[in-house]
Amino acid sequence: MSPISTSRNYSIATIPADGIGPEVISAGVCVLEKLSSLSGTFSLSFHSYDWSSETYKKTGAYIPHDGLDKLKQHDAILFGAVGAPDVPDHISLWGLRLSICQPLQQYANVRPTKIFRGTSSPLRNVSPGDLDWVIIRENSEGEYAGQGGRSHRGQLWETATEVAVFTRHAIERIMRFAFETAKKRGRGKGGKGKLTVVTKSNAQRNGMVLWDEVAVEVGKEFPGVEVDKMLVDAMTCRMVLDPKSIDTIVATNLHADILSDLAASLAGSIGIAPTSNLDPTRANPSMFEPIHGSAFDITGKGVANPVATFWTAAEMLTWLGEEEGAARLMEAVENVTESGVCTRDLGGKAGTKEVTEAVCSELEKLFADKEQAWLA
Ligand SMILES: NC(=O)C1=CN([C@@H]2O[C@H](COP(=O)(O)OP(=O)(O)OC[C@H]3O[C@@H](n4cnc5c(N)ncnc54)[C@H](O)[C@@H]3O)[C@@H](O)[C@H]2O)C=CC1
Ligand SMILES: CC(=O)C(=O)O
Ligand SMILES: [K+]
Ligand SMILES: [Mn+2]
Repeated sequence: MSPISTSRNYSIATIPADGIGPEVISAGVCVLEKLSSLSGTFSLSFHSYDWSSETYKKTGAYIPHDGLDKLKQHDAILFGAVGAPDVPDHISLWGLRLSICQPLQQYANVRPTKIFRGTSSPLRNVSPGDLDWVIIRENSEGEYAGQGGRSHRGQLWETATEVAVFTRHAIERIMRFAFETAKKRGRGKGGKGKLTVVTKSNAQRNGMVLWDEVAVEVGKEFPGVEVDKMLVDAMTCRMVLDPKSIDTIVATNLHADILSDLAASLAGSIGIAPTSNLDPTRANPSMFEPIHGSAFDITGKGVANPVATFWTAAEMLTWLGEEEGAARLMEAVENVTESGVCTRDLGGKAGTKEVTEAVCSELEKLFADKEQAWLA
């Protein structure tokens, strides 16, 4: 059966940026193009923006003055990673990633993790299915609010502050999003969802106490969702020692940034986990990126794991309403990991290119099987 006419087209901005970003984004675009052409039910137009640390070094800016307006014209943004050895990390991160997330109010950062078929967790006696979490990271304030300063430079009394900002408005909206996510996943007692609220409300006695209070208030709108509360230090122990007891987690910008890298590694590698930076109001396009950074140590070697970007691409499709395509892509990726074609971070020998080609052939197989089923 040849593909029928395409009815849905999505405009995707790609920002590969730095380090392994361009390698994994080109792999991601490759599988997305394969998937859309095989499906024949939707299509994607990609527009690439060359905003990177190289651009910054040449022009003094990561994003041109009209850059955000351009981004707003797309349905979604696919982002690689930003950070270069010769630019301070705080300049690059604030110059590009945070300069998009903050003004576009992508306040919900969603980070699922699971163990793929054919791969293993570094934890003892933990198999696929035993670790299947989603971390909801507050993505607009907390320790990344941009408040603080530095004075008396070079003096013995030099002082610097990084002020963690927590507002009722932002806590409420992320809590509501987290409860909704937990409810939709439907784990926990009676299939009504399970949410762990993570804070540090013993030492951090203002903002984190407000979090706990707002969690209780918002929780009343979600009767039946099982809620528990953990301090972030103890949460790291639970993630390692009792992964089965966890489903959805909500935490601050900083805490969830750290917990989610740990989560990815407990599932096998930082090279597999995705991130969605969502504006749940859909007033602005959302941005999708692998969880990892620009990985200077492996840049240009052809060994970067593209799986995090493939899962990211699937999350983007789901957000756009293409759930079926997203499910196909994930099935193809897992069939490939199961067949043992993996990059070295997962214990395999394949390069970025081989994994990408394997996923493309697997997609072809899946669609051919579907056609057979239709004809039968
Ligand atoms: N959202 C973003 O754009 C992010 C940017 N960064 C930036 O990236 C730069 C490097 O940061 P790091 O702390 O080293 O974190 P990183 O995530 O870039 O690398 C940590 C380790 O994981 C490995 N790794 C990462 N992705 C991999 C993949 N796909 N396949 C195989 N191995 C992979 C790296 O080789 C490295 O050993 C810094 O400039 C940092 O600010 C870091 C995290 C997120
Ligand atoms: C910057 C960073 O580490 C993150 O967004 O995950
Ligand atoms: K990234
Ligand atoms: Mn991070």
